[in-house]
Amino acid sequence: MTSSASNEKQLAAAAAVSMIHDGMVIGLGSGSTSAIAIELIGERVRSGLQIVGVPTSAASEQLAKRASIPLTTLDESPEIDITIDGADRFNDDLDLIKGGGGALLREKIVAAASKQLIIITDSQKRSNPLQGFPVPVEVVPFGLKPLMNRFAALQLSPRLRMRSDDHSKPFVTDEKNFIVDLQVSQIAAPHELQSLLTFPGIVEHGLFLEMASFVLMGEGTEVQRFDRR
Ligand SMILES: O=C[C@H](O)[C@H](O)[C@H](O)COP(=O)(O)O
Repeated sequence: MTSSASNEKQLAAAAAVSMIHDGMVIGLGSGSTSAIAIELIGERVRSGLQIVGVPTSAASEQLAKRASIPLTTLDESPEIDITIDGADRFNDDLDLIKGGGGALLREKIVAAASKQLIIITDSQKRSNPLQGFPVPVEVVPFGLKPLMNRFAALQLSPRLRMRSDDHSKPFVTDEKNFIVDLQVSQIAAPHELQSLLTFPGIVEHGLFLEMASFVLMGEGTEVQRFDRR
């Protein structure tokens, strides 16, 4: 990651974290941009901010605990005020590709339970049309082979995601599933692609359509806000 991308993530995260108030239930996203937000929320908590957080991954749960953020669960707090999360790509309709880190299932559950979903990114994530990043699909391991065949028949160029530390083993999600990355070069019609991803064995996919409330994108030394058109 370039230092400008990392500065842009910091700016976007800080802008989102400034929107949090006492008494809120906060969804804590996953990935490197969300990690910055979690750190900043932790600083505010240690200065007296009264909130509780719902982490979207085991990794974010660890970060939040280290940052002294009090945690809750969807069982205890089924309605979330604001979720702050990153994205791998977004377009100007605020369609998102998420799941580069494999956290898409819990992220989507938390996003759907949130009054507001604030997406924080650097300027490399904006893309019209959506392109430049595969669409992750979380699948039940039992159904992998027939699903791979179906995806291939639909020309979706599926690739089973492997662990980054051991390329001979599949990556396993927090919910013990596999991720298949669809190497689609360009997504001109995100809803059409979404409608194809309904086969048995698919648990969830990384297209987040009509979910984001707004995007805060760091660009240079500024933060740009994108609202849904
Ligand atoms: O599974 C990972 C999440 O969807 C992340 O929010 C997404 O991959 C963006 O991550 P980063 O902020 O590291 O670019």
